[in-house]
Amino acid sequence: MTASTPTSALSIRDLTIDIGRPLVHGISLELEAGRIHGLAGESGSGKTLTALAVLGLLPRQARTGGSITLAGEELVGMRRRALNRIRGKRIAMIFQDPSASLHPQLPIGRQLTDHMRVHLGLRGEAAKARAIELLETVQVPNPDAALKRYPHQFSGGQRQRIAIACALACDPEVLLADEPTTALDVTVQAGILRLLRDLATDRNLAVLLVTHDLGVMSAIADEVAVMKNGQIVERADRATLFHDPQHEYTRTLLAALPGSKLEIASPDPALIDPVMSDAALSDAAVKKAEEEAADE
Ligand SMILES: Nc1ncnc2c1ncn2[C@@H]1O[C@H](COP(=O)(O)OP(=O)(O)OP(=O)(O)O)[C@@H](O)[C@H]1O
Repeated sequence: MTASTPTSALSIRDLTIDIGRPLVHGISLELEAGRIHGLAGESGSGKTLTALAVLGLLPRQARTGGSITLAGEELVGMRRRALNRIRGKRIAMIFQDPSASLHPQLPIGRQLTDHMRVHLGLRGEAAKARAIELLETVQVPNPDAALKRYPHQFSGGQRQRIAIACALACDPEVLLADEPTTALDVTVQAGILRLLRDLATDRNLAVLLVTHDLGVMSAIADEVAVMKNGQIVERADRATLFHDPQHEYTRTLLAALPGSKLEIASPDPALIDPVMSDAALSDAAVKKAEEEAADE
């Protein structure tokens, strides 16, 4: 067994998951602070199960083997109460559908401050000030007013930004992002990817980005592991994986992408046009786009 790298925030070693049958077969990943680690592979390859295992959120009948350590502390087999103190505080997760992390009937402000009260003991004006600061960080316009609004009053891209704000509420070391842009249209995707990139760098956050979309990986992942049938078949830094894939399965995934491999492999996130990000869209523009979409 190899020793963890000195900067390793989260270390997954020989992880196995069995839910009635073996589904993940001994995978290992090292997540480092400030870096985005992509976990790619087609549907059913075991990406989501891996992320859920980190949070101890697998179904009750699941059997998990191997080791997952957070700054050296073992999470596999940890008691539920101890895990609850880590979940949402030191390790947070966002999902494809931001509604999965947002309560539809509670204003945004309440959802943000609830996290802080439970995990940080922060209340009142201090919690509100931090909630506003978080909404500013994720670039939700008019944060003060946004605190009083409900999830359905925001566009899909803004809802995902709010879900990210909730995830950041307790300043986690690790962020698990499971298909965070899959449900969003391309221009909105770009803004969310840029935000994740900035958060990883600015907050020294270790990000596990789970997606089947290698186009998304090529925009922001520092390194990529490719999963197939519960195993990692290839891992490499972004440029190497996209320019010189070694495994046949990776080549097949790349060949399935629209456009040429080299175009997609551009390593410069600045190529994402900031003007097209959802943060740059005014409230009115978002509303108009939503009305048009509703009319379709
Ligand atoms: N609760 C469960 N019980 C039994 N099998 C499950 C359960 N959850 C997932 N699986 C199976 O585990 C395998 C891996 O699922 P997983 O959700 O991790 O795939 P994935 O790579 O994330 O794909 P997707 O993007 O479609 O979610 C699949 O074959 C799936 O059917």
